[in-house]
Amino acid sequence: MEIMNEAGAAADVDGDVRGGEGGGLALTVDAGFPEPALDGAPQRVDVGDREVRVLLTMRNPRIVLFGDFLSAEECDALIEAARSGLRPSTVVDQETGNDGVLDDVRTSNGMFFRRGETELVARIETRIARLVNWPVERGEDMQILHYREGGQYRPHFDFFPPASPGTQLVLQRGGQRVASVLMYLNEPRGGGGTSFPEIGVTVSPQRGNALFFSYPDAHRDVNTLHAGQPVMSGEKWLATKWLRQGVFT
Ligand SMILES: O=C(O)CCC(=O)C(=O)O
Ligand SMILES: [Fe+2]
Repeated sequence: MEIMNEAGAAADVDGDVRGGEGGGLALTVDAGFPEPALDGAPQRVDVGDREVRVLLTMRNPRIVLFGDFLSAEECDALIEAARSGLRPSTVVDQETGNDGVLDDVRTSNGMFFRRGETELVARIETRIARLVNWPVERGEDMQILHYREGGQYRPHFDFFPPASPGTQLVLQRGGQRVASVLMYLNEPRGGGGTSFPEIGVTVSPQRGNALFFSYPDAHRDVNTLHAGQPVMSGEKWLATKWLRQGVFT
């Protein structure tokens, strides 16, 4: 993949965690961050197998909404492939860094596809890599979420809280998260938008659209606080791809 090699070569330092002085851990921080190529304010971005539409861009925080990112068939196929693997969603414990912790901050069912697990997952991962110029290897496994009526994901940040003791552990698998790509796989009849309460923005969950937002400086960022608003009617299916500073292992 040309673009991935380019991005990988441009960023020759991976976000690996090394033992630092005093037994602490120092993170090698990559200078670059994921960003779509939107110079010239194009209406569409060619991602190789598809033309993705640019629906909205925001500078700070960096948010870009894309249309036609997934076809209806791809959305349906992802949902069907995920259905049998769904389990109650968990969060990362900020004290210990353990994932798999149940919490009512997230009332949804979810599952993960390993990177490249199916041809479809691999195709979508490649598309994301081209769209936001970030190598596939720096993406986490793909999460599929299913919210029933009333289901929600309360306001949170996607990056790991810099000061929390548990963060050191999760950083060992590719460094800090630097961006998120949320893909809407269906349309709830009501509710279920993705809101950014600090900036008063809500994104309507429309099938096939993809919401990109980045947070290159987790220490300062407050504006990417976001939530999956309660589904008021119907159900909601979402695929999430979190991107790391370095190679996710
Ligand atoms: O359901 C949503 O719209 C938000 C999901 C989310 O924040 C996440 O998966 O990190
Ligand atoms: Fe999130």
